[in-house]
This record gives sequence, structure tokens and C-alpha cells, in this order.
Amino acid sequence: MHPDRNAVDLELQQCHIRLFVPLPILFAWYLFWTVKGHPQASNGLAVAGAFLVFAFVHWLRVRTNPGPYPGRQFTAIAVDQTACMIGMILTGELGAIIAFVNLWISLGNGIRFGVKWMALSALFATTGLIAVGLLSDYWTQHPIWIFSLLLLNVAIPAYVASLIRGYHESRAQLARYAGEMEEIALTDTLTGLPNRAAFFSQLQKAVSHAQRTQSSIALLYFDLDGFKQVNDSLGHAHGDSLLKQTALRVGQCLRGEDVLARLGGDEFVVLLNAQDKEKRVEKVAARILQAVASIDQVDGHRVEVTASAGIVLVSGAHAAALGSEGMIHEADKNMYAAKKKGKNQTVLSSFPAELRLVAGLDR
Ligand SMILES: Nc1nc2c(ncn2[C@@H]2O[C@H](COP(=O)(O)OP(=O)(O)OP(=O)(O)O)[C@@H](O)[C@H]2O)c(=O)[nH]1
Repeated sequence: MHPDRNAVDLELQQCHIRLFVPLPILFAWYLFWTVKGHPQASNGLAVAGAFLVFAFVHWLRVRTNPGPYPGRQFTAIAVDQTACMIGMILTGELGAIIAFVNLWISLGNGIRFGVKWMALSALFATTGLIAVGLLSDYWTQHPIWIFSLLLLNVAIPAYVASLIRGYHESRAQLARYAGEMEEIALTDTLTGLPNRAAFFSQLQKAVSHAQRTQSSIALLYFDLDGFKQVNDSLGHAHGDSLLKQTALRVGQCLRGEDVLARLGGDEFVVLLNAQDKEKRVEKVAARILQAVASIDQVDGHRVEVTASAGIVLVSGAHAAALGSEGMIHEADKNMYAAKKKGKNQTVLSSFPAELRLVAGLDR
């Protein structure tokens, strides 16, 4: 596929429109007046014919050698607008129609190259029209007409430019809103951590990566011990503060590549992403438990809090077989086993079982 497929398509579209709409109309106009015997009509016929040949050659070039060439915008604007001026000078009153071609060119340049080039094209057109007003006998005698055509060539591009700008601004604003909504949908509002949906999407990516690179995944699930007690004794607001502190302190134990998320309530998960995750997993778990245990105050109230963690270490192939839900479920089961064993501790399992040994976790 051509690197700038859209631009090439647009360029071809412009070629077709030019070849089949304004130029045949211009040609037919001068043909009509030639048949009627207007003295300057044959000049116009020659100009319109030259325009048509030029447009045809340009169409062939775009078809055979698509893509931009150096100075494309400036050349297109200068050649088209100058040819229009010559046509107006050579055809006097019959040339009024060419002012609409000027306008067409400016709008076309805006669509092909952007608002700045449309402004330049309109500037070319208006300067050219002033030159026509000064150089051509017919137009010098009809200043009102040249002034009207000039206005037309300024006002319409300016109006279209404001429409294009408005359109781009609303698109940019929509994109910003969409980004903000996505962020809200993927963030846990209390702690600012990724939420369940965001975590699942990260885990999904990690599973694909582990499968592709034949590496492993280390997933840690932890839950505060006795959180309900804090809520009941201090109130929900202080419970919220404890959750925020937990997110902060645990986050400080992790590396930038690791993902800490809150699944809901007092349940958190960590996806270890660093290269040496297998070797780090137990150390990280110990650090997390220690970080939680170090919280001794919530909003000035003394608290004693610990956490229990379940870990799964899974090879890429097993991760794909278990799926994200399956892995979370395994880690959750281990976390409950740790609670049963007396809380404030970690239970780890691996799939396949030998992964523990490979990772050196049993040494
Ligand atoms: N403050 C606060 N509490 C919450 C929030 N979400 C859930 N909870 C409460 O958190 C508590 C979680 O319950 P458990 O995890 O079973 O309570 P626990 O005392 O930690 O029990 P163990 O895990 O067995 O030690 C419940 O009381 C919920 O009402 C929240 O966003 N903020």
C-alpha cells in the first residue's frame, strides 16, 4: 500500500473533478461564444483547451507516479491561478466566468493541502484579479465587476476556512472527550489506579506476549486483613483513606513496568512485567506485605493492618490455556489459602509446577 494512500486518492479525486466539471463547462462556454462569433471567444477556447490538456497531463502523472513532489502545493497554486489571470485578460467580458475557476482552485487547494494553502491560493487569486483590473482594458473600464469578483474570491474561502477550522476543532474536542471518557472508564476513582477493566486488558496483552516470547507471567493478588473492622470502627471515609494509602505505599514497592490495579473493595492485583519477574515475585510479595503492615495511622487514627497475598507464576502456554479469568481465579484461591493459614502471608503456585524450580523459588 502507498504510504500516503489517502492523499493520493484525494489528489486523483481532485483530478477527476477538475477534468469532468469546471474545465468542460469553461470549454463549453467559450465554444458557445465562438459559434456565436464573439471576437474574444477563440482566445478563451485556447485557454480552456490548454487548461484541459494540463489537467489531463497532471491526471496521468498522479496515476503513474503517485505521491507528493517537491514544491507541489506552490506550483499547483501558482500555475492554476496565473493561467486564470491570463485567461481573464485575453477574454475580457467573457472571462468573468474564470473568476469562479479561481475560487474553485482556492477551495480545491484547501481540501488537498489545508487551510493555509487555501489562504495562499486566495491571496494569489485576489492579487491576480487586481493585476487584471489594472492591465486589461475591459476590466479597467468595469471596476465594479472586478471588485465584486475580488470580494467573492476573498469572502468564500474565508468562510470555508472558518468552517474547516470549526470542523477540525470539534473533531479534536471529541477526540479529547473520548480520551477523557476512556481514562475515566479505566481508572479506579478512589485510588487513581487502573481498575478491573484496565487490568484485564493489560493482563490479556501480557498473556499474548508471554505466549509469543515463551516467557512467564507473575500475578499477585492481595487483600487487606481486617479492613471491615477499620470501616466499622473509624467509618467509611477513613476506610477510603486506608485504601488510598495502601495504593500509594504498594506502588512505591514496584517498578514502573509493573501494573498495580484495584479490583474492588480491599482487593488489589499486581502484574509483574519486568524481565526478572520470576526471581522477584516472592521478594515483591514480602515488600508489599511489609508496606501494608507499615501503615499505622489513618487520618491521625491508629490502625493495625496487614495483607494476605496469593501468587501465580504461569508459563506463556499455561497462561493462554488458563486465560485472564483463570489466572486471577488461581491467584485469588491462593490469597484465600494465605488468609486461612493465619493471614499476613503469601501462598504461591506455579503452572507448570516445575516453573518454581526454574525460577529458583524453592532454593
Ligand atoms: N471504605 C471503603 N470500604 C469498602 C469499599 N469497597 C468495599 N468496602 C468494604 O470493604 C470491606 C471488605 O470486606 P472484607 O475484605 O471481607 O473484610 P475484611 O475485614 O478485610 O476481611 P478479611 O479479608 O477476611 O480479613 C466490606 O466491609 C466492604 O463494605 C470502598 O470503596 N471503600
